[in-house]
Amino acid sequence: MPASSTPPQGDERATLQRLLDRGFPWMRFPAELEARFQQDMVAQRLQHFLLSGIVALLVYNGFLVVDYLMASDVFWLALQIRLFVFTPLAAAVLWAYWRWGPRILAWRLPVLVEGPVLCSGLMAAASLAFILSSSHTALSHYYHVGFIVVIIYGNIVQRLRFWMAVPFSLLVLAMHLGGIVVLDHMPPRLLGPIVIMVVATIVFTLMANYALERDERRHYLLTLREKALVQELAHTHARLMELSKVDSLTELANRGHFQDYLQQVWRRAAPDRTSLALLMVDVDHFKKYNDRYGHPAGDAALREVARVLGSNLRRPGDLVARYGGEEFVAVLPQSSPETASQVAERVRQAVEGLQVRHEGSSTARVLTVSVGVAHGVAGNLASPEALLKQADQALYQAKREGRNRIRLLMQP
Ligand SMILES: Nc1nc2c(ncn2[C@@H]2O[C@H](COP(=O)(O)OP(=O)(O)OP(=O)(O)O)[C@@H](O)[C@H]2O)c(=O)[nH]1
Repeated sequence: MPASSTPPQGDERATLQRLLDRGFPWMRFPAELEARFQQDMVAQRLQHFLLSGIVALLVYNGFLVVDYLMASDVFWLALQIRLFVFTPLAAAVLWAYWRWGPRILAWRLPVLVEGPVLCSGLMAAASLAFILSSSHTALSHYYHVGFIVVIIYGNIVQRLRFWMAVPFSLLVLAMHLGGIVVLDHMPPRLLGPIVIMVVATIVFTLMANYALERDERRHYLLTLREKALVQELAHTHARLMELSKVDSLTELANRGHFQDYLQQVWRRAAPDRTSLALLMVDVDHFKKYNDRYGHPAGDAALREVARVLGSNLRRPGDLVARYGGEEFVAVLPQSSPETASQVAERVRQAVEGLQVRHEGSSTARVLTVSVGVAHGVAGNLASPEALLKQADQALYQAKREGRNRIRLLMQP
């Protein structure tokens, strides 16, 4: 299947499975899928049409030998029809398709490929009917089996789509019968067997054509389903990767992801000795909050604090995470101590501004946070862990000095 086709989604996947389970006896998919199938196959069909067309043209002219042996009285007529009418026409069409194939494909109209196949088969049958109805040799009657070759060409070699192969076969049969009708001297004992042979060929080749197309369509469905499964797995994998980075309560990044990110920031900043800041944010007297208002209320309060942090640290490159329990952490790459302190103060005020009642707090009547700010230059400090330790010390200092405040510790 060509790479252009995009894997199916949702409902379409159910349609694929249904078609694979129940089949498609009428040799058609639902409209949208059918259009996509025809379009996806058009390049492959064009290539097949060109290769089979060249071989078929050689075989068609090879029948000059048969003309010579079985319809010798009209050999020159046959020669003219084959070499000067049919061949130049077919060769021109094949050349045009070979030359402008990509442009023809761009139109994405399957009829542009199926049409010439149908026409070439019908023209071959018409030329045969014409040659035979002009000949009066006794052997020309037997030559009517030549229609079998035309039917095989359309239904098996070119593998016309089934719903084109049926009218094609009927039209070739009509030409065959028409050719017989104009031959007033066809021996009756020959007529029946030849017609039966042609009809039997039509029936068998249509059965084979049906089976070939069914297998082609089934293969197409299986490929689409496989693509869909691969896409689904990739999507699930991406989703799991995302989830593995997120804290389920607050939907902020989790501690693991934060640590990976901090390492990355550090690696990028270290060669240029760029500065960065860390904020360590801890909810004040949170144990008492839980004790007084219950754990679910405590969870809701943590989500509110997380929201405040998320909305105050929006600069590209900033990352806020839940570090554990009621503790949050944020990294601010390329930040001065002043900026980091301003952000920390903004966060502190915003949490206080939420006015979440906290009767158990000895600091304020509402929920507050303490923030430790660490600032340093990547590369001067041994590791990002050293900066984290510094932020933790700053937080400890803020707590010790009465909570609901920020403290900054700079790299010595
Ligand atoms: N509701 C809720 N509580 C949590 C969660 N994680 C940790 N806690 C609680 O947070 C509280 C933290 O208590 P402490 O470490 O003593 O700190 P604190 O009471 O905030 O006191 P200070 O930090 O000194 O102001 C503990 O009671 C934990 O049970 C959580 O996910 N949800």
